[in-house]
Amino acid sequence: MLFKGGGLPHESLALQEKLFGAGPDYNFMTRIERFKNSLVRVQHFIRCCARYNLHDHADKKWFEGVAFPNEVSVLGPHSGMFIPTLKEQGSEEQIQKWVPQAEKHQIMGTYIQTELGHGTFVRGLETTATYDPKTEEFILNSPTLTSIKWWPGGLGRTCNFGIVMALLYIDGKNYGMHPFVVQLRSLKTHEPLPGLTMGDIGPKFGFDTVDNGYLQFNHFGIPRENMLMKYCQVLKNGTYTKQTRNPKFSYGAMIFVRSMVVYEVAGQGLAKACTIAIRYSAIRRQSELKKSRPEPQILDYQTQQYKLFPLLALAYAVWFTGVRMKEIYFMVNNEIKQGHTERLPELHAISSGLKAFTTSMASWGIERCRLACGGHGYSAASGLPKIYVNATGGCTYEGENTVMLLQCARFLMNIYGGVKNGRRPSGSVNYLGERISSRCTLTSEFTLKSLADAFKHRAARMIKEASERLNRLQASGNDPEDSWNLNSVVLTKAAEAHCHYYMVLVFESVVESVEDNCVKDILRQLCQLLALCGIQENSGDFIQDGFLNNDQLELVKQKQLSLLSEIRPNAVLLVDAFEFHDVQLGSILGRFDGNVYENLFKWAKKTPLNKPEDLIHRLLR
Ligand SMILES: CC/C=C\C/C=C\C/C=C\C/C=C\C/C=C\C/C=C\C=C\C(=O)SCCNC(=O)CCNC(=O)[C@H](O)C(C)(C)COP(=O)(O)OP(=O)(O)OC[C@H]1O[C@@H](n2cnc3c(N)ncnc32)[C@H](O)[C@@H]1OP(=O)(O)O
Ligand SMILES: Cc1cc2nc3c(=O)[nH]c(=O)nc-3n(C[C@H](O)[C@H](O)[C@H](O)COP(=O)(O)OP(=O)(O)OC[C@H]3O[C@@H](n4cnc5c(N)ncnc54)[C@H](O)[C@@H]3O)c2cc1C
Repeated sequence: MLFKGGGLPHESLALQEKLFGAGPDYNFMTRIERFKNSLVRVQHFIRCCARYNLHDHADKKWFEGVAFPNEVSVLGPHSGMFIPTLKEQGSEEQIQKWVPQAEKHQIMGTYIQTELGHGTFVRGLETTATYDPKTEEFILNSPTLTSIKWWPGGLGRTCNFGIVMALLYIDGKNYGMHPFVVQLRSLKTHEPLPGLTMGDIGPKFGFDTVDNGYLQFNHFGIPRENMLMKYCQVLKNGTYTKQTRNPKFSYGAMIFVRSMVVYEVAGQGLAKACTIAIRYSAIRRQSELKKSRPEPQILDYQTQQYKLFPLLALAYAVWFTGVRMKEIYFMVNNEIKQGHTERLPELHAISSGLKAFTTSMASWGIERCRLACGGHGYSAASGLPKIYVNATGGCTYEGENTVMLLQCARFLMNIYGGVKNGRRPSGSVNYLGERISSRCTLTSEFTLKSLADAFKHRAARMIKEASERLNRLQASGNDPEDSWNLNSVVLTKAAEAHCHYYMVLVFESVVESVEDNCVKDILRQLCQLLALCGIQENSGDFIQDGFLNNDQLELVKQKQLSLLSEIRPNAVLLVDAFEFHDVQLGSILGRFDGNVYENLFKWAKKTPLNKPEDLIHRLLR
């Protein structure tokens, strides 16, 4: 109940749908079969939404978790980017026109921004939308090879609509990036409309169930009314008007998905991997601890605990941080809707930073879980490869992680500069205005407050140093841009330290809010382990300025090891508490009933390579 909240009824409804749990094994399908199978489930999901009256985004998400386990479907970009962008950036008329059709899936859309030559550098995108007042149309064009749109999910074969980000030109003047609603395919024949060259970009590392696509515009006209006009308008005669607004509003869809990815991708992905690896480690017996005694569960080896329990603690931390990130997103977005945009920079910074920090940590953690499962972890039957390839995409999409950390660092530098000039910071950066103790107060009690304070000190110091180094680089004659680049490794580390502190702080606040003493104690242990591992892994950051001394570091190491034994009796319960159904895990190693070996054998017998096949037989005969 700590995790699921109101989600359970929808999950059990979804689990009753035979089409979701059963069917061919994903691992035995070709890419085309995976894609087709996903489309069948998409259609069934849409029928279920109508049948069960699922309208609320959160309700649908619970349902999707069962319908599309550990994968993204073409509904992802549709419901996660196309509809939110229409709602956030469309005028009332535009919302009325397109949102109901999109919500009923009468039209299917995607978010078309990235190009062959540019993804990160949005201002460098080349697609043009030139207004022609005679026809009252925008003419979309791909002037170069590098301007071909590349990557949008669902563009290859599925979507008949998209929001295209393009440079607006009126009368030869460039007005910058704007969003346009574009019909891509005929609603009758599903063929691409004349003037568009489109298709799938080919096999990828993961995302087999999504047709990421390409799109080239050849002077393709769309009505004037198709530019999303909540914040800027182009009148019939070509006059451009805009409300006083932050030009970064048109990046809103990215902020939304980044904010969601922390929980949906990093939190869920790592929690599933930990569930699999910890359950399996309780089933797997190997070697001897003591002569002539039964082989122990591998979870009893301290080294196995040292691999997995810090990841378990991290999974809890990322999960809680993801929930907090969602809350912050909706809170600040509501403020923005009321015209209060003051917290947009902070929202951008924290969502960019946490998206990068948590997806990188989760991606690394999922791979460690796989390694901890030995040989069977390498089998697709473990479910871990699928979880990994889909989760690790989160390090790249919605802003490449290094670039996102640098965006977060940019905000931190602005805030720190402001503090130097007497401004008081607030929200997630209020600590930059505090006087921070220069000596660590950690004692063998390891209170959560003292641990969080250690991370606070580290973040504040690293931000200060990054800022001072930037100033020194400039003072020694480098221009601001070169100074930034020459300082960028230090800047990303400062951003990571900020996000790390934020995550520890969120975990601490969750522990403090728990009323049940038993649950509180167990969560406190996990929170301590998370923080202690963070200190040990980054010990240089904590001792560099004499904040932490050698004795304290030794205490950290001792406590970390004793926590492993303390957590051991509850480890399986702690992953069971995530309440993933077997269908959602897609793993033989992580089965709830623990019946691993029998099912591995059954599964191997079903693999297509064991079926009679003429060519293989002839080649081997
Ligand atoms: C898909 C959804 C699925 C389910 C539905 C439900 C919910 C979602 C749930 C979960 C998601 C789950 C799965 C996802 C599944 C699949 C993925 C699907 C889709 C993927 C889509 C994409 O990848 S879309 C393309 C994404 N592209 C990017 O992210 C590009 C990254 N680049 C940029 O954002 C920018 O170019 C930049 C920020 C790097 C630089 O911008 P630039 O204009 O050059 O700005 P600067 O000059 O650097 O800075 C100027 C100032 O503006 C500030 N700034 C920058 N960006 C923003 C912003 N977004 N908001 C506010 N402010 C911003 C910047 O900090 C500077 O401020 P100063 O004050 O310092 O001047
Ligand atoms: C699975 C998946 C789904 C996607 N879905 C969509 C979609 O639906 N719609 C869409 O429009 N796009 C989509 N994309 C594209 C995605 O948003 C971009 O790939 C992403 O934003 C990264 O941009 P890039 O590919 O240009 O990377 P690049 O910017 O080329 O990154 C390459 C390297 O350059 C470095 N780098 C780049 N700029 C800087 C800088 N300023 N400072 C320091 N280092 C830098 C990066 O850190 C990285 O190491 C998807 C991508 C993937 C993988």
